Amino acid sequence: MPTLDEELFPSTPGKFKIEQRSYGINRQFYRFFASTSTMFLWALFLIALTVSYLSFQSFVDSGTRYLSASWGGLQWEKQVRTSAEITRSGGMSVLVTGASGFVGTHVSLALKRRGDGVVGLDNFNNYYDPSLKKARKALVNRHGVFVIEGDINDARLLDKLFDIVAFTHVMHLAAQAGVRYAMENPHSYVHSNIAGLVTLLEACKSANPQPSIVWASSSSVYGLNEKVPFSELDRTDQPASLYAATKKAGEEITHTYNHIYGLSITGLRFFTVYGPWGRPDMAYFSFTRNILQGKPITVYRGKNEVDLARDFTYIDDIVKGCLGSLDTSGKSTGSGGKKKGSAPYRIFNLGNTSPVTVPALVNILEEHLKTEAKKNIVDMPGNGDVPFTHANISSARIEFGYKPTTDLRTGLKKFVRWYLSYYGYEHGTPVN
Ligand SMILES: O=C(O)[C@H]1O[C@H](OP(=O)(O)OP(=O)(O)OC[C@H]2O[C@@H](n3ccc(=O)[nH]c3=O)[C@H](O)[C@@H]2O)[C@H](O)[C@@H](O)[C@H]1O
Repeated sequence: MPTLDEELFPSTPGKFKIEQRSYGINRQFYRFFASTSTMFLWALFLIALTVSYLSFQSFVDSGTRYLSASWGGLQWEKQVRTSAEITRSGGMSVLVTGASGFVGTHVSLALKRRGDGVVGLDNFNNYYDPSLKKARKALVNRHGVFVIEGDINDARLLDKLFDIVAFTHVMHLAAQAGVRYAMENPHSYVHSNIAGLVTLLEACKSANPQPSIVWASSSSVYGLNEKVPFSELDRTDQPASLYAATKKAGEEITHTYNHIYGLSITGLRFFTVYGPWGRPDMAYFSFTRNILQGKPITVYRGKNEVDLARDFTYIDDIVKGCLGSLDTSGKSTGSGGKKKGSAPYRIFNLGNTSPVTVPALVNILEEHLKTEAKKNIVDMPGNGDVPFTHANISSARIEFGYKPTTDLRTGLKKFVRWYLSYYGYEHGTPVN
């Protein structure tokens, strides 16, 4: 008597034939029946095999996802909750994306210091030295801010975070930064500044309660605008780089989420932010490194030999602008993905209002470092740079009292002091 397995999945057609013979069926009918049944059983066998393969694959997939995730578990959830705890009356709980970036680090520390709850999120990508990002993470961690290693494109992670904490605010600073790098790696800008932004907004729109969102746009949206100083009402439809185009797209995308879902949104156009714990890809940082190492620096020059200029803005002023924006952001009105009424949609320039030329920046660094730079002066390549930036900040001043107080000389002095200490220099010579 065959077992059920043997009946459904005969190991060889011969075996099947032998069993059929014992029933004494007509030979022709038997042949027809045998071949049809065999085909049927083989088909069954193949279907079963495919189904088991697919279930195994999905098991492996979910297993891999689970294993590779660096988040989850009771202990992890406890860390998230503790980090989000508010310790002042009327405080907020803020999810800070890009929390181990330059601005994210400073904003996280400032929020925590005044008693707000802060949970950080950062993907620690290698656009620039990830060890600097890890050092920033350790810094905020010492002050009670837990930074999760994860990407804003990870919708499951974002949903989980909103399940654990009813964030009142999101400070969205995660982005692919850098104007000129967009020619080298265009897709990283789409990944973070467009796709990641939409994934984050989707999570925010579905959260209950919906948080208010403040996020980093950029002075680069003014592109080829020639009207100075740049006002929020000026045209921003002539971006000069893909970076600028993705930030401009972010402004349009956030507007639709405000309009459809009642999310409160504030976009901040940062003007060339600099300071301690800054970004090594930026000019002031890489110039400092090269000057100290005796290497040449390349100084770009605009059309007709006109010097390039930037409205360099010190990090502490930017932090005040970020906190002021969070404090005045107003509430989102929707819940569970449904709009209940209109919510604020705002855009502000956060600049310094006094542009400085790039050669003047180099002179200040030379003075602070007591070393002369080896300068290569070259015409600005057509790689997305704009000739100058200059912010009109009256909207931010009126709305939340934004008033930058640090000039470039003072700010660079603080940056140089930090740089020498962080990289182990003493009087211009590395300690080790
Ligand atoms: O406000 C912004 O929204 C942006 O600010 C910053 O962009 P930029 O203003 O271009 O700053 P940065 O690279 O420091 O170049 C400064 C000046 O040095 C010149 N420059 C640069 C490099 C070099 O080797 N030589 C040189 O002359 C260069 O031509 C320029 O004139 C952020 O990087 C960007 O992420 C975004 O936040």
